Amino acid sequence: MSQVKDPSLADKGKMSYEWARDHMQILTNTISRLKKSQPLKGLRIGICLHITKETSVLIMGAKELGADVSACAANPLSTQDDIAAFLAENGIHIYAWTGQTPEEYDWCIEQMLSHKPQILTDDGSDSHSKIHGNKKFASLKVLGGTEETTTGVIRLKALAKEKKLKYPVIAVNDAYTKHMFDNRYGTGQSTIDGYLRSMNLLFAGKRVVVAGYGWVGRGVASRCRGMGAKVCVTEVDPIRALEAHMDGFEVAPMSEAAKTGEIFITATGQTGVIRKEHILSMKSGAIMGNVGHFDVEVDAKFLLTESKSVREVRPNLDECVLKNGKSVYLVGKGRIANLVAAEGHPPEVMAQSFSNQLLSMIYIAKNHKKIGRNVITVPDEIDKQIAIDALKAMNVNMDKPTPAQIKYGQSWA
Ligand SMILES: NC(=O)c1ccc[n+]([C@@H]2O[C@H](COP(=O)([O-])OP(=O)(O)OC[C@H]3O[C@@H](n4cnc5c(N)ncnc54)[C@H](O)[C@@H]3O)[C@@H](O)[C@H]2O)c1
Ligand SMILES: N[C@@H](CCSC[C@H]1O[C@@H](n2cnc3c(=O)[nH]cnc32)[C@H](O)[C@@H]1O)C(=O)O
Repeated sequence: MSQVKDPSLADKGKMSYEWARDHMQILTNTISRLKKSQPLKGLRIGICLHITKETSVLIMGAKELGADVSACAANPLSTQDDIAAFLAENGIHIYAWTGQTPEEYDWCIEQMLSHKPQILTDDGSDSHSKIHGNKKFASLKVLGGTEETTTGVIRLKALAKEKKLKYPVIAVNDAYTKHMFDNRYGTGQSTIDGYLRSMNLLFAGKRVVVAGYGWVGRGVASRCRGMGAKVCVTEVDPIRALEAHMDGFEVAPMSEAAKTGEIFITATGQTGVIRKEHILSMKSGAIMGNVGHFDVEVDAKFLLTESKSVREVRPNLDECVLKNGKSVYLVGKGRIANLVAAEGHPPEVMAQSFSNQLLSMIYIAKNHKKIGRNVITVPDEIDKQIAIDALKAMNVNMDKPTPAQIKYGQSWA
C-alpha cells in the first residue's frame, strides 16, 4: 500500500538509515528506554515530514514503540528515494518520491490521511491545513498533532486564534532544544552544503546577502562569515536588525543589497522577499535561493516563467537569462535549498528535534483530552531532559549549583 520511486533502492536506504541511527544517540536511547512499555501501541500515526535518513529513524522508532505509521513528504523535492524504499519495505505506508508535481504532492498527503491517523506530525502544516480546509477530511478523528517548523506553528496559531483548530497541537519548533539548535546550527551548516553542491563556487570574499535574522538567518549568516564571505543582512524587525548590526554584519534594505550581492539566501518564512525589481537590479551572475519556507520568498515564478530562457546548468541550479540580458541563477527552484540540493540537517541535530517529536507524540497520546484545542509548547521537563541527554551524547560535563548558590540565587537580600 505504498508508492515510492524505486523499491529496489531499499538496501541502499537501509545503510543510510543505519548511518543516521548510529549518530542519533539521544533518539535511539529514548526509543530503547520506552520499547518495553509500548507507549504508542495500537495508535495510527500520520507523518508529513521531509523523508530523509534522519526521519526514517523517527518513523522506525514510532513503529518500535507500537504505532502503525503512514507517511508522506513535507516538500515535493526533498524525499530521499532510497529511504522511502527502505521504509516501504519495513511496513510503513509511505507515499513519497522526489520531483513531485504539486498535484502528486497533494495526492500523497491525501493517501497518508486515508490511513486515518489519530496523531498527526507535520512540518509546515500542509497536512494539518488539509484537514482544516478540505471537507473530504472533516470526519477524521485526530486526537492531536505536532508541528516541526516555525511557519507551520504560525499557521496553526492563526487557526487557533480564529477558534478553528480541531485538535491540540504541540509546537515542537518552540522547544529550546529544537529551534536554538536545528534552525540555527542545522540550517547554518546544511545551507552551506546545499549551495556548495549546487554551485560549487568559492564563498571566501563573496558578498552574501542573508534575508532575515531569526534563528535560521543567524545560523546562515554566521556560517557564511565562517567561510570568509562578506555578509549583509536584510531585516524588517528593528531589534533583529540592531542585533545583526552589533553582531558585526552590514545591514541594508534589499533594494540596496540586491545591487551588490553575489549570493542571496532568504530565511524569513515570508513572501516576496526577493522580488522582480530586486532581481532586475542584480549583477549578472548573481545566485539566489531560499532556506525559509515555500518557493515564494524568492520570486521563483518570475525567474522560471518570465525569463528569456531557463536551463539547468548543474544539478539544482537553473540559469535564468533575463529580458534585460543579465544571467542570474536559482538554487533548487526556490524551494528550501538545504533539503533540495543537499540532505538536510546532520543527524546529531535532528536527534534533538526528533526526540522532541517522539516524546510529544507520546505526550499527546496521554494528555490530548486535557490540552484542548490549543497550540502548546513542549513541556519544560521534556525540553530540559533532551538537553541533558544531548550533553551526555556529546561527552560534555557541566556544573551543578551548590545548596548555598541555590539559596543565594533565591534571596532578595
Ligand atoms: N530550511 C530549513 O531546514 C529550515 C529550518 C528551520 C526553519 N525553517 C524555516 O525558516 C523560516 C525562518 O525560521 P526562523 O526560525 O528563523 O524564524 P524567525 O521568526 O526566528 O525569523 C524570521 C526572521 O525573518 C524576518 N523577516 C520577515 N520578513 C522579512 C523580510 N521581508 N525581509 C527581511 N527579513 C524578514 C523576521 O523579522 C524574523 O527576524 C521559517 O519559514 C521556518 O519554517 C527552515
Ligand atoms: N514544508 C516546508 C517546511 C520547511 S522545512 C523546515 C524544517 O525542516 C526540518 N529539517 C531540516 N533538515 C531535515 C532533515 O534532514 N530531515 C528531516 N527534517 C529536516 C527542520 O527541522 C525544519 O524545521 C517546506 O518544505 O518549505
